[in-house]
Amino acid sequence: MIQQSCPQAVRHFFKKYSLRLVNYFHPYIQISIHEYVGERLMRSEAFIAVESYLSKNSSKSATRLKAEIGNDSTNLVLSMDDHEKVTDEFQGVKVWWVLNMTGSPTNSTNSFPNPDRRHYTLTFHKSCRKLITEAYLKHVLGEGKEIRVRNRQRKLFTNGSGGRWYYSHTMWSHIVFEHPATFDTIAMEAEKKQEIIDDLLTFTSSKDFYARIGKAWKRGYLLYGPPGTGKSTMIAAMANLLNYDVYDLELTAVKDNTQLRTLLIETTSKSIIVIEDIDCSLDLTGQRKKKEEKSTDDKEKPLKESSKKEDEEASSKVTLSGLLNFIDGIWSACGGERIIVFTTNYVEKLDPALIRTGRMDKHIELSYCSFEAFKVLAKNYLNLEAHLLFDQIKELIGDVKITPADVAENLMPKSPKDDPEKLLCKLIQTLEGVKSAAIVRESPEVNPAGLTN
Ligand SMILES: Nc1ncnc2c1ncn2[C@@H]1O[C@H](COP(=O)(O)OP(=O)(O)OP(=O)(O)O)[C@@H](O)[C@H]1O
Ligand SMILES: [Mg+2]
Repeated sequence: MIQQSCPQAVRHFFKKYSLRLVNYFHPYIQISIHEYVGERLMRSEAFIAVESYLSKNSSKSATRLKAEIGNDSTNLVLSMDDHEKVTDEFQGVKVWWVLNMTGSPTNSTNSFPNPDRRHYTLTFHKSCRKLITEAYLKHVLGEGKEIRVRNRQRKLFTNGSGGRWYYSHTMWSHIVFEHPATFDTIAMEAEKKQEIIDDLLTFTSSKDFYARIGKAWKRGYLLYGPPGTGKSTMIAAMANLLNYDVYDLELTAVKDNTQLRTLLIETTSKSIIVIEDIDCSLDLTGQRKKKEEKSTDDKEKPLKESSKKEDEEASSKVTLSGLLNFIDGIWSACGGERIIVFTTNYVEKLDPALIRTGRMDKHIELSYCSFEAFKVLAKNYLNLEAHLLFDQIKELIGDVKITPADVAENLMPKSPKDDPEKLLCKLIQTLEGVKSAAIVRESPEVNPAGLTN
């Protein structure tokens, strides 16, 4: 035992002092930033920020560059290639960045990418230690994050694609988010629209405020209203306004509360997490979902019934308490600014705990088309701000329940002969049809019990 430990101690001694000797003659310090960190092998935020930061410099000084498609799909963003070296200068001090590769691109035991293979090495002189480790690195991270937001293509993530996460090290899969909806195209009363825009913009600029009051920097919106009133469209408009990614969370595809938490941790800052039709996704008493309880007009019912057997085997074990934890549990504060949006057609079915202020901070009702909302659609679809037929439409639209989706459909040209006047007449016809149908339904002769639909 003693015999064995002796050479080891000698080796240790030599290693220690030879390192000190090298350090003495090599007056440079190196810092490594690895691409993948953590158990779930997520890409390191620091690596991504450095990558973006260096993309600015490397296009000028590096000789081997990599090109990736930029945010509007028309430009290429350049960054340094593997093993390339880039020089940077900060307050008159020179530093060197190298992108290194360690190991082979793929793991030898399987065909998945070897996650630990790339890292940046920053080299600088010992005498500038304080400046580089404090001010320079802060500057690199800050500027890198900004460049990334400017250049990135926004993404639409989903968790509904089955076992793909196994290959990609993440439970989300994504495509490029390219929805054209904006607040200008949303048909809604101008005042209400402005209130929502102000609310969103105030949220994004309130980092310090949230920090001061000790609250996680996130905000919940509940969008409710009948089908076709613009709930999904508004989510796209929100994402476009704020330049955020969208995570479309399919709750029924989440196995249990633990998986839900993993999904949450894997979302990035500046994102909107969406749970559509929340009343259909979860049994709101906190139990597992019971399909028999759904009403006959439930739009999801046929689908659920057809896959009932399958569902019973693989149904989600996410509970109400798991979801509440997802929204405002201790984990929800990880990762910076986030918006959570729920949509529902039946707000009255939701558990009050789920939508109380603090979880769903702002409740937005999207309702049937008003005259003011119609005017937005007329401007967008027909480029009309006024017309003789508007008065007639104003009178009719106040009396009927028609969704903006139905109004929009009427204003959509279907042939080259469909001029604005013709389309307005068609809309008037539809409105009259809806009005007389409602009168028939409500008339006591047809409906003697006075039942309403
Ligand atoms: N308020 C609106 N402003 C502009 N367009 C609208 C509006 N509401 C609906 N639309 C149009 O109708 C279509 C359907 O709207 P959307 O999918 O946003 O409705 P929804 O409220 O999400 O419905 P559901 O409850 O069935 O999911 C959209 O493609 C959009 O063009
Ligand atoms: Mg929708």
